[in-house]
Amino acid sequence: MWRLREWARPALARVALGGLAGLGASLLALAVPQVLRVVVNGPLLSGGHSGAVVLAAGLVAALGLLEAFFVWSRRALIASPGTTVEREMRTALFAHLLDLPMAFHDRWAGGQLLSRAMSDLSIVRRWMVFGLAMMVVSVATTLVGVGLMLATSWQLGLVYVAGAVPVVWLGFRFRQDYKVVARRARDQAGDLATTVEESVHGIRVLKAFGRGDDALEDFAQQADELRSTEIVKARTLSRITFALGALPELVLALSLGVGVWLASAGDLTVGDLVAFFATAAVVNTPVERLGQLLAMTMDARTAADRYLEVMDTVAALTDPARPRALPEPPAAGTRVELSGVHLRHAGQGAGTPDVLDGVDLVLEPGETLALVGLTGTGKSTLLSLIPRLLDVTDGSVRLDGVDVRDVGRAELRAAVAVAFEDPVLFSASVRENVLLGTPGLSDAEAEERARGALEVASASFVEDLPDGMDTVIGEEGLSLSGGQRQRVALARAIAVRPRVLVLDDPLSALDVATEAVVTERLRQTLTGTTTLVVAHRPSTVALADRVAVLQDGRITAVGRHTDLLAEHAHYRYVLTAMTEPAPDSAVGVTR
Ligand SMILES: Nc1ncnc2c1ncn2[C@@H]1O[C@H](COP(=O)(O)OP(=O)(O)OP(=O)(O)O)[C@@H](O)[C@H]1O
Repeated sequence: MWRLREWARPALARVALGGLAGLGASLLALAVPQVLRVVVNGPLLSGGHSGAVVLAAGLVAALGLLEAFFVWSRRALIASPGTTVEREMRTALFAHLLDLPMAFHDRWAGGQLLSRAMSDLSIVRRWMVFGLAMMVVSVATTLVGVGLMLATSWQLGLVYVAGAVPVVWLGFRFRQDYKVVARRARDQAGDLATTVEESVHGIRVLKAFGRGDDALEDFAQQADELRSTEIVKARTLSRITFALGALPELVLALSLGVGVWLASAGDLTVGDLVAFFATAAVVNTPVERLGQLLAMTMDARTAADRYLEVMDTVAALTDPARPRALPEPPAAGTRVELSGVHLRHAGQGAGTPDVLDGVDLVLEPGETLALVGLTGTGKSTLLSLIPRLLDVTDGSVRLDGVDVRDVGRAELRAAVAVAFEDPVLFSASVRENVLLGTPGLSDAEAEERARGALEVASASFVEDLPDGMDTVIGEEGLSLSGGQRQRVALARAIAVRPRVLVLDDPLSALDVATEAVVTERLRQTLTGTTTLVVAHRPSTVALADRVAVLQDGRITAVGRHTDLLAEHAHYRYVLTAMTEPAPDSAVGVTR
């Protein structure tokens, strides 16, 4: 938890001041018994000067008021920096999540990340605002109080200190038990969030297959497991709370016996006895609170562990130490060159060959190259290498002679735009979605850029939306059809005016006639843009100047569609395997 100081630094001064205020309040509470001691030993036992008693009562009241002021100051000082730290940590986590490679997001469930970003950080904040300061104050109050008790009567003090031995042992045991169950509870909460997230996301599938009841049953079972863990947690806490509540009382009872005996033997004044018990009453509160504070600290520690697990994941895909700039875009377009490219996914089974097993491919400046291959051969994987969503495990990908790993990611991704088959649109207006990759444009430029891109993508349906380009789409807005979403996503890639356009079968949801229109417009607009497009149906191949065949992790043929059709058996086989077969009609389309 010491590592949290990295984010807590701006708040440390106020947290420390708040802790001091808390400490001040506790010390004032401890001063009251000392006043009592003086009053009892002095005016009360010596026949009573009422003026002195009134003075002492006034002093106790003043101490009480001052204590209340310190308690208020503690809360006022710590509340706001706690939320600042929470915001800093949350923003740092989000920034890190955006930076982490795709392989990380393939491995981690959304709900686990969500619960870390939301509830884990709230737990850390609550600890920082309350738990940390109270822990320090409680320990300090106990130490000072026990010191005062020992000073008042060393014999009674020793009896009290002997009671600390089982408390320490219990605290240690509690820490061990609670740590395990606290972690289990947080992980189960993350799993539950994942189930909610996946079910809401896949609600159509669940409904279509009539699996709502099963989903509910699974959810209820998970919720029940979490509840059981929370109950174990509460039981563990209640055991120590009971012990920490009962033990000091037992010790006090014992001290009372010893105290009365000492007083009757004349070894202790009544004033000292009163002061001792009044101090013990003050000290008992932090001791009783210790269980809650330990639990809070363990919860915060678990939350911090879970947070740091993500923050400690190193983003393997980073910017080079000294990024190279891409050369000015040649008039004819950018040359893309993949040489000896190997790629192995982190999750791939041992003994399996690399998904890409020595790919050599050149996209000439300004050309459109279609990539075909049987399903699962690695076409999407190959595409991901150009904007560096993945890094090659061997070989290189070069744009105009510069290795993509030597270019800053921001520059690279401004040069390479991607449209995926499964387009993700954000809860924002059509305009904002289309302009996602083009920040910093003036209003007029942005308007022109968005309209132009939507036109090329044949997305005229946008004009008919209730608010045109300002219509909010995505999860919180209007639902678009699959083909409409694909066209908005395509417009988003076009709006970037990239040097290289990478299209992962982005027109698959369109009918052939609309695809032909979009294809034709792309052809006219994309002069000078080098394009790599994954084709899953013969009509998409029509977009291309040349076709490359990916087979067993390598490019086995590159050429014009008609030539390949005549010469390459595997190409013919791939075309026939496509959902809309008829290689003959594909010839027609290409012509
Ligand atoms: N993150 C990953 N971890 C492990 N294996 C992966 C990962 N991503 C993809 N693969 C595997 O790599 C292979 C190639 O996948 P890829 O998506 O590139 O194929 P594709 O040719 O685009 O398929 P399709 O035509 O069906 O879209 C597949 O066998 C897939 O299971």
